[in-house]
Amino acid sequence: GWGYGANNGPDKWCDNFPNANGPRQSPIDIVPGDASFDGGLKPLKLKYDPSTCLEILNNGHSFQVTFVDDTNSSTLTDGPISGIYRLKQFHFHWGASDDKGSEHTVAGKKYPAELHLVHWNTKYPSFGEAASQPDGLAVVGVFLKIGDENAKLQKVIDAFDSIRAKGKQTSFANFDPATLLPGCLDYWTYDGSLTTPPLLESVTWIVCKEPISVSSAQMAKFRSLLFSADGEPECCMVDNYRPPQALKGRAVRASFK
Ligand SMILES: NS(=O)(=O)c1cccc(NC(=O)NCCCCO)c1
Ligand SMILES: [Zn+2]
Repeated sequence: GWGYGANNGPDKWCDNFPNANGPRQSPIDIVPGDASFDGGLKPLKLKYDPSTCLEILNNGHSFQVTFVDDTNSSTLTDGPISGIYRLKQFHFHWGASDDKGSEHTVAGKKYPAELHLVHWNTKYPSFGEAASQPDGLAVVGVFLKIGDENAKLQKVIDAFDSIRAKGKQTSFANFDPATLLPGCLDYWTYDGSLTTPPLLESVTWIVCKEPISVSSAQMAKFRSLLFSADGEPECCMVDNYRPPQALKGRAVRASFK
């Protein structure tokens, strides 16, 4: 199956996933000077209920924290979107070293990691249905930069021993994903795609300008996770990011001046 190695990585995805060369692929390099301020963009409205937090799992590509999404308890509204989008999961992408790891870049700058909060449009019956629609998903991206230890993130990191290998999962309750958001919610937004196969072109991307902090020691813990399952040769989960894709004429709008 697809992955991030030399033989199954991003440069090979087009062999099985034709979307890879589509007109609205993600991630992209965000060039602040080329983004146009849009005064019509609303502030992001994120309403998260920690009691909807369900479990944390290693899916062999990243780890994700999944939420109960059968009610509008945890939602994203306003911002560049219309209607109500429900939180399904959040996950991260990171590098083998602190000089790379994010999927989006900012004028060529790579951050050590990037958080994705994945929401689906409730005009569709489920995440799966929404994921195949051009306005089906909205993903909030948050960059991580090396600095002080992030105490909120540590709660997620403390669960890593239980999900070290592919396919492992464990219950994870009462976590508030809002604690992972930066203080300022200024953002860039553009029409894009899933950054992993099947690379569906269904994502309204909302990338926060302000990063959150993570310590180098905490990043080292991310790199202790494995792409491999129990019983397989151990393969460290690192460099699970897709590089920036062609803009193909798309506009990137800024919610801030
Ligand atoms: N990385 S991302 O564009 O935020 C994103 C968000 C939601 C789903 C996905 N990708 C997938 O679900 N791919 C299907 C298989 C993934 C491993 O289970 C990527
Ligand atoms: Zn992602």
